Amino acid sequence: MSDYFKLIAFGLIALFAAIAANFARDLAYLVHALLIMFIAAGMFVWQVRRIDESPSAAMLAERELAYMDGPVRYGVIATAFWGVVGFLAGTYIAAQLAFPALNLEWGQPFTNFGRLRPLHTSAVIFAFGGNALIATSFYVVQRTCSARLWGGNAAWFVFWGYNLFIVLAATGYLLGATQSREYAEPEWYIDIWLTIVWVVYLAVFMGTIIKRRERHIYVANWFYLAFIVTVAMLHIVNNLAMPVSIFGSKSVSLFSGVQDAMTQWWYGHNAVGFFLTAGFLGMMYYFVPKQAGRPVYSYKLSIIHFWALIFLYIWAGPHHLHYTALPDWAATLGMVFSIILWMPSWGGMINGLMTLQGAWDKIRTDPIIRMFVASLAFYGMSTFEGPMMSIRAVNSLSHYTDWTIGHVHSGALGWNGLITFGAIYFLTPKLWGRKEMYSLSAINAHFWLATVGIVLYASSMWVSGIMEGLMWREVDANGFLVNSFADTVDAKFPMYVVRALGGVLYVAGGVLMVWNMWMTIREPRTAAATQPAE
Ligand code: HEM
Ligand code: HEM
Ligand SMILES: [Cu+2]
Repeated sequence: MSDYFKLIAFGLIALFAAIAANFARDLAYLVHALLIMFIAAGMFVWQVRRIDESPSAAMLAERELAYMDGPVRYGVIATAFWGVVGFLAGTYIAAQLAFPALNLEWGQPFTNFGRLRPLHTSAVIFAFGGNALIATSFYVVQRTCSARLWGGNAAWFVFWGYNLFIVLAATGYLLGATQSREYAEPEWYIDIWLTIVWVVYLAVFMGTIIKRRERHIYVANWFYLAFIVTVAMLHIVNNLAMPVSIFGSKSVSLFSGVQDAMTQWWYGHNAVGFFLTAGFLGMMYYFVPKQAGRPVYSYKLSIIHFWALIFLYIWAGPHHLHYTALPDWAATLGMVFSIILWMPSWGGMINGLMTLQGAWDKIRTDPIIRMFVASLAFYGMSTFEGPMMSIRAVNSLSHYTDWTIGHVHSGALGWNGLITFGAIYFLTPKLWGRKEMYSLSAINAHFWLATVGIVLYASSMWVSGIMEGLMWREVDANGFLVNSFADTVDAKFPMYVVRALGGVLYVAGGVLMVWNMWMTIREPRTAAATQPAE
């Protein structure tokens, strides 16, 4: 019965997409309508071929006993794939800033910095980070709840639906469709699609927790759940908009002026807080103790810093709007909450690091542990730097400069990147029934390539950021500005080259990881390690 329902749905979607393509008012909309039409038509054919082939009740009952790792395996591969794509895009735009000729005259408008930059940010945050979070959350929630993912094939829908969202977003940017809200650039129909996917994600995750066979809900799941619920709220409110036409990609935000700016940075800051922090802390709370073979240092600390973190993050957004039309009291509020935020952030770092108590020697012998430790160190560093930058006086120097870019990437490359690489190296052998990764020395080399890459990136941006901040404010005895804007751009050239070099090292590490994964998965199954038991 449900097979026929699906057939009707795919047929209708293909039909409506064809109509939408016919009336399309702009290129991005047209390409997306055709893409959806072909995908729905393909799904229709696929569904016709397997109609009435539903598995028997006995097969279903047997399946219910095992963990569902298919979407996790696909998710791990997607993470690595999008990671390399996003790092390449980052390295390319870094090179563009040093050598503007790389905007490529013949490739306009598709290859300019303005279109490739959101491609980079979305590829690394949502495609690389998002796939990592979805895959690890599905893995972790099953193990810590002793239950199979809830909702049958819904987890597959989440994986494919989310990756379709990414393809729509990325192609949209290249074709010029954007609503110009940072980290929320996709236009209205893509936002609606993501909302549907995200609600199903929440249902799968919650459903699994509800049917759990462990009494306690392990702390990693708290963080994942906070991430899923809060991102749903942020996404919906920040994207409230009215399409200009149902057959076009353009939409107009429901907010305007300073309210619009505040909504955007309430979203933007909490994308950092809940996507890049809470979700990744969920990862930390499972994989660090597992790899170290030690229990979490303090369960009490994890509960205290969880509630403090989610309560404080939500208020800190105004630190992105110092010295703007935003009322002073609101900016002060954001600043105060940002400074207090330092404590629960370091609570998480300390809990992660101290989990290694009694196993510190592993830093020397186990490159995966080393990645986790370095990741936590960068987390600690960027969450010290952030509160400092939120202080008005500091922000008056750092704002608009490369200092912000350096801060972003010590968090992104150091914390998010390294912890994800560690999790991938942990999961790959387990998911494909291998004893361990193909090459341990390749993991070691990856660690050093990534770490040196980050150091080059962050230090060059500190130098260039503070330099340009100081140059902008330099005045002569008569109170006239000493430097023109072009002078500062010129002075930053060497630092931009160093940053791009850091990017090259970081990408090289990513490629090495993909090779290592490939060799591990390809390797014939060893007798000792059969199906992943745990
Ligand atoms: C090979 C590694 C990478 C390189 C070379 C790189 C390079 C860049 C460059 C050149 C920009 C534009 C800066 C500007 O407008 O002045 C940028 C922006 C950004 N990147 Fe990356 N990136 C890399 C990896 C990552 C990763 C892994 C993440 C996140 C997980 C990330 C997140 C961001 C964000 C959020 C921005 C916007 C920053 C802002 O507007 O303040 N990047 N990146
Ligand atoms: C206690 C924690 C943190 C605080 C209080 C904080 C504070 C800040 C401040 C004050 C800015 C500069 C705003 C401006 O001048 O425009 C900023 C920018 C940024 N931070 Fe943080 N930060 C924290 C942690 C992190 C972490 C861990 C990450 C990444 C994983 C991160 C990612 C970003 C990004 C992407 C931006 C740039 C936003 C943009 O302008 O596009 N932050 N943060
Ligand atoms: Cu912020």
